[in-house]
Amino acid sequence: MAGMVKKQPLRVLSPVNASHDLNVRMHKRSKSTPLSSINSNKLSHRRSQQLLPKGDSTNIEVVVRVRGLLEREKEHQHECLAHTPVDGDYHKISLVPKESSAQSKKYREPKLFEFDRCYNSFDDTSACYASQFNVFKNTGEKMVNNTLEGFNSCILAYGQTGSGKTYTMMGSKSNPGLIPLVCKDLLNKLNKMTDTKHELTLSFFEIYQETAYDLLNDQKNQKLRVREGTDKIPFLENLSEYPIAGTDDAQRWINKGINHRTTAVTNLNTESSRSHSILTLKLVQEKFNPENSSIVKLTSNLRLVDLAGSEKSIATDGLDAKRLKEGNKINKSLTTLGRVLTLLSENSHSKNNVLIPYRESMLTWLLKDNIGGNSKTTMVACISPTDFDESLSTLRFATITSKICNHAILNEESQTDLNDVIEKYEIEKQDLLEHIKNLESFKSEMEDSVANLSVNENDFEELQNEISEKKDTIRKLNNYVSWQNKYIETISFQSKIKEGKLKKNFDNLKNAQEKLLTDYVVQQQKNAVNDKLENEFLEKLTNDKDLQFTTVQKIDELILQVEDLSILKHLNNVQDDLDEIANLPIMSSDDESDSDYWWDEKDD
Ligand SMILES: Nc1ncnc2c1ncn2[C@@H]1O[C@H](COP(=O)(O)OP(=O)(O)OP(=O)(O)O)[C@@H](O)[C@H]1O
Repeated sequence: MAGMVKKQPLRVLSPVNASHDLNVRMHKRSKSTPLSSINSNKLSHRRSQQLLPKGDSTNIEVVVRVRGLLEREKEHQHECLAHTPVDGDYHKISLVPKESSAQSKKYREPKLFEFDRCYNSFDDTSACYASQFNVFKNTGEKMVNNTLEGFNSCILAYGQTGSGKTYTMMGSKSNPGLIPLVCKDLLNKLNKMTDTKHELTLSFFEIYQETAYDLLNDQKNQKLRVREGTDKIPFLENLSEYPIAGTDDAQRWINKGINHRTTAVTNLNTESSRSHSILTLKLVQEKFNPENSSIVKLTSNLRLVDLAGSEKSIATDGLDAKRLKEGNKINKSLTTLGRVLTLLSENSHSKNNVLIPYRESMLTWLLKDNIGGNSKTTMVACISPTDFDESLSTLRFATITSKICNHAILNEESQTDLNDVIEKYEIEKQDLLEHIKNLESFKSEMEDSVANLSVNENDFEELQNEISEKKDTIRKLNNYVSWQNKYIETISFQSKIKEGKLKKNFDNLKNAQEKLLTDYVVQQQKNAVNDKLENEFLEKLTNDKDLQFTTVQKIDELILQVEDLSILKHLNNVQDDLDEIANLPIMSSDDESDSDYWWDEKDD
């Protein structure tokens, strides 16, 4: 995929390793070492990598956020059991058990806790109320600044399912959470840094049932393997990293990751995250220090972690086997996290360092540096205002975490060899010149294209004329076809009429012929009688001279009468007519002579 970079080991550029960091037991919070105060190394003509174990030992910061009441909790008038002080002391929070559920006096007593900050998001009139933006301002922005200074940083959202972890980390479109606000702030600040060359990349993965998946890979089911580099820092092999140039880029990849994340409906949350998700912003910055002509390279990771919610088995009642199995796996990895954090906090207070079982779960293995090493880490402990037991357990977990001391080091590499610096800038200059050359040839190509465009204008006009001609031809052809249809209709109608007429004539003539034939037969019979009479008469005539004389006279008269008779003549005429009909030609479209009509129309 274009722009994709395969993830390299999360390399810490300082030789100070995690075990060394763990020996540092400082529980007092101290300010980060500002970048400007880093000692410049003496100019050297030999390439050297100045590895500066400068750092900052700080406890993991813990902030608590009590989420707002949900609609269904308001409807059922659930009591709010978490309280922040009315005087606005944002370090304190108390949990008060429900009166009805209290069994002993001791149990009924409010539980008081103190943390770095306690946000209340259920009562906007409270002095400790915090909107999404306030949470970013007080917690997220600090992490952006750490990252820019060259420190690894991490924000970790922990809490029971449905307590507001995803809301705090991701938020909604109208109320963006820490992840989008942090990305935006980091990009804004980077854009203003004109003296720094930087590269920001983003990766996003989830751990579902102890297996890591790349959330930015379309082949989502591809399992990722954890590897360790020579520096013993675990990383995911083949995890994709994408360069981020602006907020649109960041938003696009984040949305893609969210869509790939495993969620499900549970009893406590309609869209419960069933996996731990880890988004990493990796920043590499290079600055030129004119004082000693060195290049300072800073590498830092900002990790934003949304853990899957812990679940009581009672809250999973009625769920199917898959949800229960998921819940068990989630609880198991969170239990390992709890054990690792407890051991880390004990190590922070004791001289004997216990071996930390990071590898017992993929989550603790991959978060090794963030929870017990080179990172400035904040845990946001999310609690529901209505669930005393779960909130109490979360706050106890948060208390243990707050005792862990991390030693974040400045991930700085200094290149002070002047020749190397010159060589590096020379290479960059050559690259830029090459780029300019490419741009110039592109520009001249574009100019040619523009020139071609004007030449092509005529072609374009011709093409348009051709198209309109073609359109006209199509219109004419359509007319032609519709005329043909009409023509066929008309001639078939006419032929039907003609056929009808001819049939009628034929019938009439047939009747006439039959009648004439009948008349003819009758006449023949009459003729036969006449012949007989004539013979008898002739016999008599032969013997009778007077009769001969009168008969000759009568025959003459009769001949004259027969000649007058037109019956035979008429019969002959009828026969001629019938012959003529039988010989009539069959009609075809060619017989019609009105073709001029549609042709005129076609030419129209
Ligand atoms: N600060 C808040 N103010 C108002 N509503 C909130 C707040 N935090 C969370 N919510 C609401 O509470 C519900 C649960 O929140 P969310 O999904 O963030 O919990 P979660 O802890 O991530 O749960 P899971 O572990 O199951 O994923 C959501 O409907 C969310 O909108």
